[in-house]
Amino acid sequence: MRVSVIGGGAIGLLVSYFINKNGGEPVVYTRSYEQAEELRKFGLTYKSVDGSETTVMVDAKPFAQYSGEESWCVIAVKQTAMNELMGLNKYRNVSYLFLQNGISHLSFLNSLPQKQIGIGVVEHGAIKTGLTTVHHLGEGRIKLSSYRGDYEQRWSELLHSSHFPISLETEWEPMVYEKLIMNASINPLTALLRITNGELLTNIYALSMMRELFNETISVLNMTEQREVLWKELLVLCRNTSLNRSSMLKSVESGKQTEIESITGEIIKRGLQLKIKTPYSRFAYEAIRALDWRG
Ligand SMILES: NC(=O)C1=CN([C@@H]2O[C@H](COP(=O)(O)OP(=O)(O)OC[C@H]3O[C@@H](n4cnc5c(N)ncnc54)[C@H](OP(=O)(O)O)[C@@H]3O)[C@@H](O)[C@H]2O)C=CC1
Ligand SMILES: CC(C)(CO)C(=O)C(=O)O
Repeated sequence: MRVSVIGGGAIGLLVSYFINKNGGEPVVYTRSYEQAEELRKFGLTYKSVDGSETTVMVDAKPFAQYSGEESWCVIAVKQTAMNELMGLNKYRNVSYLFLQNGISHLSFLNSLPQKQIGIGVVEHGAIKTGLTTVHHLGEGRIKLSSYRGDYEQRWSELLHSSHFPISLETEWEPMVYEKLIMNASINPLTALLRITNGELLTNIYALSMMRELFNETISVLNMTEQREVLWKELLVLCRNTSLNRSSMLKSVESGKQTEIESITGEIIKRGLQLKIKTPYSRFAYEAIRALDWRG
């Protein structure tokens, strides 16, 4: 079955590789004509965590040619590119699956007319190296749920394999907000201090700042009752992805716009609405915006 993947970045290429491994036919929609041409010509190269490389042939087209042909479509662009996808509302019969960090895309999902919309959170680490290669840096899982409709099982069949597990969640909200807590605590700090996720645990000053960001985030999300459980989960995530450079750190290093607005920006907005002070989040937000502006 042909499955489209919009966005030929780290996650888009990773997902495309595993769709291919599962017997599906990914069609990667890229921003540039050049990337689509290279993918068609040379195939997609997957570098595993242990460094071994496999190349598979994939179809690829520039997003300008996207016409909703495939009934299943994974959206793997960053939050910062979401406004370029407004035209998806025309393709009413396509089942879309969104895989972004942060929560700014939720209002877009709500505005879409499709009956089947999936939402997922990615716990893998991956980086695109060159136009056609993805390096799988940390094996995790994708948690997946239905935002609307009930196609989550079908998505799992299309994507799941032993090195790419899909875990189905009955409710999307706790899944998305728990991931938001993790990203709001980890991403800005790793990007500002230029450290790996693991170093957040070994550097006592970084760990103490992460605790402050975490406390502010759970307060504005009204999740303080789960403080101990979520804090433990955060520490486990840092440990499991200890060698990862977070997606925000990678954006800062490559001079790309970060997703700070969709992560910490959303926490600050809610804090203002609820009159909860968020000084650490505000500092992290402004410092990352300063780097975004410079990039
Ligand atoms: N990488 C990781 O380890 C993790 C990523 N995530 C999340 O996954 C999401 C995707 O991240 P990631 O893959 O790392 O990001 P990347 O920047 O690597 O990939 C995004 C891709 O989308 C492409 N793109 C942007 N606009 C369009 C468009 N209009 N049409 C087609 N393609 C477009 C970009 O193209 P171009 O480069 O040419 O502009 C880029 O290749 C993010 O929300 C991120 O937070 C979550 C957990 C881990
Ligand atoms: C899970 C984590 C923190 C992995 O680095 C991530 O989501 C990211 O880098 O954006």
